[in-house]
Amino acid sequence: ASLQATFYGHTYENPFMNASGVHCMDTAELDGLATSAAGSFVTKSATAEGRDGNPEPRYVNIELGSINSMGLPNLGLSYYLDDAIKRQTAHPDQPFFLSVASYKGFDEYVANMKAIQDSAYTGLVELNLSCPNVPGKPQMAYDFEDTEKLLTEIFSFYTKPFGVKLPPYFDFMHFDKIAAVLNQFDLKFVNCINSVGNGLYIDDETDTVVIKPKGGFGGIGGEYVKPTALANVRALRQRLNPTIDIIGTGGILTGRDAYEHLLCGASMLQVGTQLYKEGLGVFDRLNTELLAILEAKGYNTIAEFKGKLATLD
Ligand SMILES: O=C(O)c1[nH]c(=O)[nH]c(=O)c1Cl
Repeated sequence: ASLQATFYGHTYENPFMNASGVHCMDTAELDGLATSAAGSFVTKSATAEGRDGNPEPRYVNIELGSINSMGLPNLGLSYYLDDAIKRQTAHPDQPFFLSVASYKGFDEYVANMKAIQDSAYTGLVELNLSCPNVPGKPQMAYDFEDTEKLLTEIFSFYTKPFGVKLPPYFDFMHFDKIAAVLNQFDLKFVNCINSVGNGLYIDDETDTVVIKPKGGFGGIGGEYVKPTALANVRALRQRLNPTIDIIGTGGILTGRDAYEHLLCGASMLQVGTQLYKEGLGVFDRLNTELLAILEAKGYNTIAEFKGKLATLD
């Protein structure tokens, strides 16, 4: 059996990648991903200017996952663009994803995409509409009108391939509304989900929160979020034009979790919390475990079961 994954015209050795934010802050970490068993990788979400981010502690691993309120620390868009251009020149056969966000909101999103459009970078961009951790800044993707306005503005000048990173939604009306917005545009993919925003974890010895920013509120990742992640992958797959691929992110600890995301319709798979906890070896283990599942079920390729979740009707 083969774990080959086709995504926007390229065949990756396997569907696994890091989730933006984990192991992707600088060139050294990206080189680590590029030489790991991951099929591809994505950079830390960039803002126009470099940012220190929120005060520490701001990321904590907990038994069933992680909580973070990093606050968009990054080296600035020009750093990642320079790295990306060098990388696409040195390894044209190994496409990757450049993640871009915004600290200041709508106008910075537009300016950042203009900078990428005007640059020599020709690869995929993951437009992060779902950072939950910038105090005072609402998540773009929870404002359906603003999201539509932003994508309309971007598509008026942007000609390179990109997709969007979405937060989790928890209501069928919201699945319908975000899909209705996204289906209007020539997006190459949608990545579901970002962390489940503004959770709270309490240390059982000190009766204290565990992260400093926002009084301890932070995005939740890991085992906690798999049911929500699977639901969002499935709901968006059912609603989006087939030309828009899905990246599944959230709660992937084992080959079985990866298999379930593929059953729901994901094409690529991102790993955040478990990569943080386990290191780059997580990709070797996930490939081995997922391959064993295909063999056990008699599948030769992912295409044979991708999106084929059964229901009880
Ligand atoms: O606090 C962060 O940097 C952060 N943390 C997240 O969990 N998701 C994001 O998209 C971002 Cl941008």
